[in-house]
Amino acid sequence: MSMGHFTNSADPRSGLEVVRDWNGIAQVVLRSPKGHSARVSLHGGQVVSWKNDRGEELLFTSSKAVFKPPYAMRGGIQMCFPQFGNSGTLERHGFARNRIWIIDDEHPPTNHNGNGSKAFVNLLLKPSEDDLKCWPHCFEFRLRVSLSKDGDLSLKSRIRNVNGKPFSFSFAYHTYLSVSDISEVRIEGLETLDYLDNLSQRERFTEQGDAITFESEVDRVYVSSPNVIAVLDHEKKHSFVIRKDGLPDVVVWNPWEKKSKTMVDFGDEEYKQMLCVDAAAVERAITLKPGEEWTGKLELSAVSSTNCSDHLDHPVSI
Ligand SMILES: O=P(O)(O)OC[C@H]1O[C@@H](O)[C@H](O)[C@@H](O)[C@@H]1O
Repeated sequence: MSMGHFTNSADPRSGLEVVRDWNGIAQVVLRSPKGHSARVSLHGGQVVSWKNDRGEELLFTSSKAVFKPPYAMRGGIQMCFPQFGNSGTLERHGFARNRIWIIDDEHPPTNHNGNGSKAFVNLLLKPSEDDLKCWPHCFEFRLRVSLSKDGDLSLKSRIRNVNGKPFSFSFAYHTYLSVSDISEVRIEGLETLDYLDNLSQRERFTEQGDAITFESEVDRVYVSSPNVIAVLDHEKKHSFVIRKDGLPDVVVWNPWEKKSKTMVDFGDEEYKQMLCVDAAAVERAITLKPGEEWTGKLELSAVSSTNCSDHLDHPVSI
């Protein structure tokens, strides 16, 4: 699907490769020396693409995604802050994903310098006057998106309270993984955990199965989960290893057929090709006192399915 880029240039200040979408909004391109790439939009600080060294897209983007501010397009990795879902008074999943971020000049971005270091970009979001009217808390949200020389993608968020009073927020890296067929995919690392079921008024259940598999709509918050989980995809040659830090919960979502038909920005049958696995802090809000900073990190690797066990602290059955 075309993303409608119409220019491709180097940003004069940073030397970073920048493309512009249909709306003229900049997207920073990160590249590894081995041919992996990622693209980060200033709209929402959203990672809109992550490709392996064969040029295959690893994140899902709906064929009916709407690329029109102020709303986040359906796909990639969205930044949900300061609210996840409809749990508060703000717009769904908070406003950060719908705002224009800036490149953080204090911490200049770099691309690969040829000696194998990471390519990264630093973004910054501060509340506008309008944001302060609906959420009266001054913050600085710094996001570093990095691509390692082996193609691992990492997102590090630092949120600082620059307010005179404490504030609380929830958070998620709302991550649309591209999968071959949702019915053939399973998640390892969440078994035996408690989850809140968003499809049953957040009732609490305990996961019983050996691994999580999919045969109908799923919308769950797995609470206090381990920091490494794996999404195994039999048909694709790779699986995903998800590492998180500072984020206790994992949200798992697939709308399945009926729900996806009600979503205008979702293609027919496309629910089969996506799975959202979000590293999140949802069950309990994070509270920051004045001057305090919170850090939350997500790291994604696409690994050969047979090597998946090497990345977990327990063996996985392929
Ligand atoms: O349509 P949105 O606002 O992008 O949200 C998509 C989904 O995001 C998931 O993370 C939520 O758990 C679901 O409840 C929600 O439907």
